[in-house]
Amino acid sequence: MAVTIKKVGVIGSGQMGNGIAHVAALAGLDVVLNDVSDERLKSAMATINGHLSRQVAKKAITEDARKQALNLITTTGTLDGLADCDLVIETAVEKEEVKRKIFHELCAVLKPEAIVATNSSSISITRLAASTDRPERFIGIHFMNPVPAMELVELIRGIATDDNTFDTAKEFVGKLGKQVAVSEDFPAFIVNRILLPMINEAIYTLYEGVGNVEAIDAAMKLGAHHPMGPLELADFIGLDTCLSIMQVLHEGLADSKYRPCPLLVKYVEAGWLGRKTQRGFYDYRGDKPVPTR
Ligand SMILES: CC(=O)CC(=O)SCCNC(=O)CCNC(=O)[C@H](O)C(C)(C)COP(=O)(O)OP(=O)(O)OC[C@H]1O[C@@H](n2cnc3c(N)ncnc32)[C@H](O)[C@@H]1OP(=O)(O)O
Ligand SMILES: NC(=O)C1=CN([C@@H]2O[C@H](COP(=O)(O)OP(=O)(O)OC[C@H]3O[C@@H](n4cnc5c(N)ncnc54)[C@H](OP(=O)(O)O)[C@@H]3O)[C@@H](O)[C@H]2O)C=CC1
Repeated sequence: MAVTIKKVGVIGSGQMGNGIAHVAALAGLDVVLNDVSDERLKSAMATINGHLSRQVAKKAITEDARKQALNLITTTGTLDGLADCDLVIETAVEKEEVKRKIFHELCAVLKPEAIVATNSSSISITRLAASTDRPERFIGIHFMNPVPAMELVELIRGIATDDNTFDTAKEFVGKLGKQVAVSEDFPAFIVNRILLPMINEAIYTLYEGVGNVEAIDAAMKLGAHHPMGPLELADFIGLDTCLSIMQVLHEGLADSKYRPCPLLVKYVEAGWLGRKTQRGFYDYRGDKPVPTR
């Protein structure tokens, strides 16, 4: 039987954490947003307010709804601040060791009946669940970016996830106005199993000189009606996240067709992670994005 979620914790206030806090608060839930630095949390609240204000300007929500949503979000620099949440969704970086450490520390303070979820893009839910004290109350709730605009959320059960946890997560996603797609616990689940090899192939297309950044993105936008070109989308997702997902696919499925493109590795090594660092396949430091190749 599903349990009604009233208070949600969100760990990590990057683009996904902000988006999840935004939609959960708009749905009337209490939200506690956690990150490692106060600076991060301040800038997250400003970003969420900016996105809510944009929705007001577009008449998608009312000014009252914006204010109410902001009032429902509090921030905390420590995991203790999440102790009484009914559901905690982890949205820190796509690094297994970081996530495992967070779960270990979180479970020590979190009430025993609470559900723990990860927004991981690719990592085994069963393996992450095994690093908690509650594998039966652990689940993958995978939102898409940008969260306020995308309709889909993937739900992924680990081997031990119980029906109660699954039903509660499903009801929670429904309350946010999103649709569920259920995926088995395979590397990168459904969306990224299909999307990321396409992005990786676009980077190989650039690496091999088949086309430049502009040509590749224009080709897929105008020739296949994708809303963003694959390189623009890679910058939007974050090149570190794209590389981590390709590494999980490559290692998890042991097939050379998932080999991350060396050019993707090089961009990440340079710290050119896309929009979040102002540089990736495009340079975002000027008035409009300029291709870097
Ligand atoms: C990596 C993973 O693990 C999984 C993933 O998420 S893969 C990535 C999946 N996402 C995609 O493929 C996104 C592809 N791009 C798109 O669909 C579109 O370009 C887009 C929705 C991002 C923007 O569309 P658009 O028509 O150019 O923009 P616009 O009309 O301004 O915005 C549409 C809505 O998106 C919202 N939006 C746009 N960018 C946003 C952002 N960065 N953050 C929050 N909301 C945003 C707008 O507020 C608007 O919301 P309302 O409908 O409530 O008004
Ligand atoms: N980007 C995307 O399109 C999507 C990403 N995801 C997944 O969501 C997760 C987050 O991605 P995204 O939001 O893009 O990443 P970002 O890099 O934008 O944000 C990650 C945030 O987590 C913070 N963080 C790092 N370590 C900790 C910690 N120990 N405790 C609390 N916060 C921490 C980071 O702080 P700092 O920067 O200071 O280290 C940063 O603010 C990843 O697992 C990713 O795979 C899922 C769907 C789509």
